[in-house]
Amino acid sequence: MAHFIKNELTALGAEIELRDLGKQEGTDVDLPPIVLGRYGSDPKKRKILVYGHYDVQPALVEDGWDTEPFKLIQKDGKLIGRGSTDDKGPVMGWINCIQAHQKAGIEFPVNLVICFEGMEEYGSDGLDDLIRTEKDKFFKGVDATCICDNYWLGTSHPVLTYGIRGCSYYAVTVSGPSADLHSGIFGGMVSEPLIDLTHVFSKLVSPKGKILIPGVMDMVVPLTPEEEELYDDIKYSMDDLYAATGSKTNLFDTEKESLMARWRYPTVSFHGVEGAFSAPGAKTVIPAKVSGKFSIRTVPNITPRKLDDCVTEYINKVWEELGSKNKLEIKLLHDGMWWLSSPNHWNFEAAKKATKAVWKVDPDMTREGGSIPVTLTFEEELKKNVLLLPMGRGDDGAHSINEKLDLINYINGIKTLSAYLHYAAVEPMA
Ligand SMILES: C[C@H](N)C(=O)N[C@@H](Cc1c[nH]cn1)C(=O)O
Ligand SMILES: [Zn+2]
Ligand SMILES: [Zn+2]
Repeated sequence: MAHFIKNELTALGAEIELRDLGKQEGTDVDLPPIVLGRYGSDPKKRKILVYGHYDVQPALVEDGWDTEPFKLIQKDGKLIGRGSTDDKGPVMGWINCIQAHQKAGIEFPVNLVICFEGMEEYGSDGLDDLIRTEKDKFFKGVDATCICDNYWLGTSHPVLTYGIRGCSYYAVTVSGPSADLHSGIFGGMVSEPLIDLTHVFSKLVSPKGKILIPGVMDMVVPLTPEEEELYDDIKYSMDDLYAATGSKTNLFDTEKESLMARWRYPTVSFHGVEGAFSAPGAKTVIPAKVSGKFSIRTVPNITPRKLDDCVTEYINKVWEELGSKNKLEIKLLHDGMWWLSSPNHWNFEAAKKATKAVWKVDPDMTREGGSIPVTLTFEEELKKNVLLLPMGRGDDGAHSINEKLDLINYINGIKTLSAYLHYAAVEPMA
């Protein structure tokens, strides 16, 4: 993907370099390179930094896809395939902006600074360091940043986003016997790692979503009446949630509570268990070692290190109380910070005008429940405003099966990104 993007952009006249990041920590695996680029160097024009990622979540046909996930298809007005909305589609969108200007013979309105990474879905390994090293070199003089890597809330109304949650991802490993055992022979005679792990997991969060880890909720900033009011005007209905999840499995009955749970409160999610029997059939095995993966989406003012302390201390206490002779290990796999800004900035004004020009409606101002670890780093290091300008819809199935991007969102998305650059070129900075 990095080489593909480099070739596409180079053919359009951009100056591109692939920045090597070395090995992934603790492994012998090469990190995917960061694509850094520049398109235009007119000192009279503003410098706009655009960020996206070319890595994607894993996908297998066996997960339930109707088509081969890594072969993009176009059907019924949708582009279907892994990465269509998250985030290969939007990355292509930026490239298409340049192409469209060239084909139409329209001068490009800004100097574009490009940063496309390949580790976003694993906590943006290596990118924070690169931004810190390059803030006064490659990123020098950037006037504002635009990230196209999240989604509308629903399916019909465009949004601009001024906040995201962070994500701390943990693995809890329980190990005991030196190899998997026959459950008929040894069941009842030994402590089973998967039973212990299930016990620990059951103590982290209630089925209604209440976080049971002491100290986590204490770090959450209290809701003010002013903030609560902001939820009243958001165009989102429970039907949007039912449609996007294909179910009525909602934890809350109102839009406001549901959005607050997604935007301003932390959540614990369980992702899977490595080492457990998961194939079809009925294998009578006692797995010898299991790793349960869970993550906590974080919000203001949760700090990752304090969260790690709360998680570790609590799980160790639960483990001690259990009195198992198995071994337990807790590991943080990766983390990324939450980000909360204000949409009162010329960068957002430019995006509002662009959205109105293309979609003929004013965008809603939203926060995002997902995470883009590098957002805060760009804002803090470059000291310039960051805007999240999404292309896809809330029902695109990002991270799920049959991920799609509606063709109209792709085409109008390219127009919106282009129009944004034109407005960003001239919007008063005051
Ligand atoms: C919102 C963005 N497109 C996204 O999907 N981000 C991922 C990033 C992440 C963080 N930890 C692991 N992956 C997400 O929110 O899950
Ligand atoms: Zn993603
Ligand atoms: Zn993404």
